[in-house]
Amino acid sequence: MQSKIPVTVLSGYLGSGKTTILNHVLNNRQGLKVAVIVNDMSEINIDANLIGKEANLSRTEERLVELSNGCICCTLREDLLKEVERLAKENRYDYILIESTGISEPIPVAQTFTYSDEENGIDLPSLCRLDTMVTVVDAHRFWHDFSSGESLLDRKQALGEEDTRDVVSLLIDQIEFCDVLILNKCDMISAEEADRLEAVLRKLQPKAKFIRAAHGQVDPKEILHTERFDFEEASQSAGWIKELQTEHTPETDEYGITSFVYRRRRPFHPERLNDWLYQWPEEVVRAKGMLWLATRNELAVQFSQAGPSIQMGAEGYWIAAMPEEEQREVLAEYPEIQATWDELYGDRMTELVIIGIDLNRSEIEAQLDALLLTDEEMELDWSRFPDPLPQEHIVEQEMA
Ligand SMILES: Nc1nc2c(ncn2[C@@H]2O[C@H](COP(=O)(O)OP(=O)(O)OP(=O)(O)O)[C@@H](O)[C@H]2O)c(=O)[nH]1
Repeated sequence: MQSKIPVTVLSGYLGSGKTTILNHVLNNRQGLKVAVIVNDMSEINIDANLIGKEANLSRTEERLVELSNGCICCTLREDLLKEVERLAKENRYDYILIESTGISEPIPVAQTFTYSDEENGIDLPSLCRLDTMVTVVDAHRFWHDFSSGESLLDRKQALGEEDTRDVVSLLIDQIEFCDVLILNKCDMISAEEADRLEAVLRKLQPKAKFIRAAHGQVDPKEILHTERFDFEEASQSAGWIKELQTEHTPETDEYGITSFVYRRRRPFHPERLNDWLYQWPEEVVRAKGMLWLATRNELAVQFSQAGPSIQMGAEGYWIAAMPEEEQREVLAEYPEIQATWDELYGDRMTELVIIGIDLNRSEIEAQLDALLLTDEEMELDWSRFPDPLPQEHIVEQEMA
């Protein structure tokens, strides 16, 4: 039986240089029989001469899929599944290289290769092996896109009216889930700017291998047969997760990039929190975690900020809000939760990772502390506090 065919996926925002890199890699593939799948609705500009007999070029279409939690997610699942299955079964190729569209999120793509699809009866994990997830970042445009505050709809790049994703959230999703990060177009910025950008991105993505490139010139060895991909590891690779999991060590970063975890066992006053979000400190690049809101004492609120974009949504019920029997079951299954269980409030707490440049930690902590309920407010009926924060489960909120 033939061994599983390795797959590399290239992600990266529109125009970051994916096609240029793909062409370069195909040009230098040294006899490797590569099947290329371009998941793109735009014109294909892969060099036709590079395809020839030894390779194959297929196209799949981007799809919008509504997930059960109401989140609109952009995925290439179904088409991709069928195409990869077909190519793998042909037994003619040594490698599959996929260029996903600039607006696709990498996690659903990686899931396509990690789990068999019962609905379609396709078992990709038995046919191929996801070798490397590559994210290409346009080093020249990064800060512009990061701070633009624009959505894909604003840029007419969305998949439909329901696709309300922000450009910056997409960039961050792509950066936080990859094995190799290519900082492309380094010819357009100074070495110092590249050093600083790389330092920030390394904080957001500490696990990936970083490669700097100009004109898409990347050694094929860096993205083919690296064997770097592991779904569990990639899911835990984001800088904010690492910060939560590890003991904090003081930074000695020459660019002033630091991070800390804000942990409190006292709920936020929703109105004060809402007001503060409009004065979000500019030096915070990324914040992510869970909030405890006084008016939503049952639900853990997920919080995610990147640049000017802030998103909040219900993560799920606090274990302490579940019926007693369910609580016992969950705690038996996850005994580690017991370790931080509070006698009065159970697992309720705020745990927020904050990553930024030249952060004034004590100042930010003092500002956040002032948003928590005071001793007097703790004694009142919390459900009666005004709560102007978005009520829907998943809300995207552009703050000023
Ligand atoms: N100066 C410079 N230009 C580059 C570099 N890489 C790509 N380009 C140019 O940037 C533009 C976009 O590059 P593509 O390779 O088409 O980018 P892409 O990510 O495939 O774009 P989409 O398919 O639209 O998502 C093209 O005009 C390239 O010639 C680079 O490293 N430096």
